[in-house]
Amino acid sequence: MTPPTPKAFPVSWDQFHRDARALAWRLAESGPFEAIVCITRGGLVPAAIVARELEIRMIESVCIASYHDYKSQGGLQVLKEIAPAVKALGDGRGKGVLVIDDLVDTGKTAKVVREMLPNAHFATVYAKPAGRPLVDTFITEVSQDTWIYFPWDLGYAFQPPIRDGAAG
Ligand SMILES: O=P(O)(O)OC[C@H]1O[C@H](OP(=O)(O)OP(=O)(O)O)[C@H](O)[C@@H]1O
Ligand code: HPA
Ligand SMILES: [Mg+2]
Repeated sequence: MTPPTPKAFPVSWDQFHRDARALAWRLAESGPFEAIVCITRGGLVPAAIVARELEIRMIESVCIASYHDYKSQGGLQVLKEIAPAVKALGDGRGKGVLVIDDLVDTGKTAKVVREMLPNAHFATVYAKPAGRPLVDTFITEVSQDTWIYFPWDLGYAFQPPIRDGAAG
């Protein structure tokens, strides 16, 4: 994605908690799940909320970095693979495993993790159209030209009045 994206979708902690809880409600119908694999770092927060709601205590991470600079996607790097013990659960291809990330955008990250666990259930809180086919469950779709601002990346700041030409 080339900055700046025309549309901004800022998410507060409160809204994120509600959306992640809504995801847990939806996932409760698709389980049971033996383990969660969260895609760091963005997947850590929704994974904690979903794990609490579904009482899942086996939590693994797959560490992937792709957006090195603000809003620009570089080469995708797998920094840490899924532990063999978690990969071996179910049918050994992800059956009964829940993969969680904060969002799917182009779908590149999801594609790499799907190759690791093809039968896992893939869930994100937010989805953009290009990545949507790669997720089994999500809560809110935003357009491809929208940038989602997560609460852990935000701080309180003065907002110029809309009439002064503040960007939307
Ligand atoms: O669908 P894609 O186009 O692949 O983009 C989605 C991924 O990008 C972001 O992670 P990022 O690599 O920025 O790292 P982070 O989670 O550590 O912030 C986000 O958390 C997703 O994992
Ligand atoms: O819209 C986004 N917001 C935050 N991080 C992201 N990583 C890919 N797309 C996004
Ligand atoms: Mg991420």
